[in-house]
Amino acid sequence: MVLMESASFQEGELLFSLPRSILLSLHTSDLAKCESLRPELEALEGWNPLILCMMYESQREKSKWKSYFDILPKKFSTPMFWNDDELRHLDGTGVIGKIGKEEAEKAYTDILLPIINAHPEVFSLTVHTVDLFHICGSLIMAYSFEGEPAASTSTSADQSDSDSDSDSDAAPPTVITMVPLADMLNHRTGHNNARLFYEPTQLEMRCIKNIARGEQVYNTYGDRPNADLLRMYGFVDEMNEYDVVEISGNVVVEVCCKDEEEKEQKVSLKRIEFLLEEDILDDYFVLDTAGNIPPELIVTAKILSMPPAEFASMQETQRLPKPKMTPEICTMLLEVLEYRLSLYRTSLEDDDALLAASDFVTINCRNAITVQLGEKRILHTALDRLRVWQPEPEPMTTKEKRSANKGGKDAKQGGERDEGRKKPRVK
Ligand SMILES: C[S@@+](CC[C@H](N)C(=O)[O-])C[C@H]1O[C@@H](n2cnc3c(N)ncnc32)[C@H](O)[C@@H]1O
Repeated sequence: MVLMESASFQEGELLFSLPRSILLSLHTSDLAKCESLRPELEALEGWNPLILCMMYESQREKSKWKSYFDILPKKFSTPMFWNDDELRHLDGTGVIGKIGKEEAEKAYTDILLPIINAHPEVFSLTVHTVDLFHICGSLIMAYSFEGEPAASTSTSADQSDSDSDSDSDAAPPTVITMVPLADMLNHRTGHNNARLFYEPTQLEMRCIKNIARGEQVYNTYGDRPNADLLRMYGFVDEMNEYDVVEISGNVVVEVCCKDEEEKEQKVSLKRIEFLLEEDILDDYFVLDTAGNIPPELIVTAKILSMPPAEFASMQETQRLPKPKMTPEICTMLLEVLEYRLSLYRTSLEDDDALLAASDFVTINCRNAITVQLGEKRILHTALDRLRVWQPEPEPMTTKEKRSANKGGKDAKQGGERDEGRKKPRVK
């Protein structure tokens, strides 16, 4: 939505309001009025009740939301719908392994299909199919809002948003709802300027920043990396300051324990168990765009590589090593990051070249390459930082300080303070 005719909008100004009667949720769908089905519908959890209501309403000629469903998309660009060729472009990224198509289909088969089967008065196996289930699930993912029905403020579903000063932390249980019209606003990372407010009789889309004439109105999904934007909503931001790269715990263990003999592998298993118990080793370690190494990753590398006696004493004292970089850990982490980089099929240069040849690349592949580029840039930043990393100089001893105060000759002779200290004192 772009403001064209109107003058600019001021922060707090109303863009549009919507009567509550147009909201589509478990509470408003006609499916909930079907007495025979109510107990099963009420027993469903998560998104399942709304998915079932949408599967029902979207296929009814008489549905109050027919014209709404007519204009909602039926095709999506999320990886859930990609072919194998397109999916290959996601190898190595944080998207692979989280698409969740099989899990979703299992929920359809195990939970919804028995209800669909049992109620031919409202459902048909040929209409309310797994494909329709995927369409409705995707619509909820990208178009729904999550709001507390009678509260004065709300945050949108996955559109709950740290761009706006969301107070969702303290919010009571929320209801997932389809909100026609409010869902036409697009996302742009870091540019949220509108938000949906729940009032007793209507919902109001208001500016949360001044918006100039010609500017786009955004209601965003929050500060998410491109891997999440692509996986959940099917698009990416060109440059995304919230990009991350995930390094799986398995990769770290694999690299740090690679030289171990079979006998020693039992030792590293003990350490892995310890790290998991202490909540240090996670499924993933996450690096941000600055390429900062998470302290937990340093501690993990230290524990995996420490001599057995040191490990035993650490377990006894329950004192974990400090997350302070050392030359040995720096070398190990360089190896971890280089190995992580090798998990992609292409290099950063290959990706740049592929994007430049844009005529040969589909939009899905472009999006996958953009995700890869964001992650690889972080890995290269972190690698560059590790390559130039130097241990901080040790603080001067009292003797050295005294000597430095006398004229600093001794300290200067050594060049680096560290070296100077090791040299015999010149008399
Ligand atoms: C809530 S809808 C926004 C309305 C959408 N423009 C429409 O007319 O249907 C969210 C969907 O819009 C698209 N979208 C939103 N922001 C986008 C962006 N910055 N770039 C590309 N597509 C975007 C994506 O397909 C996303 O799943």
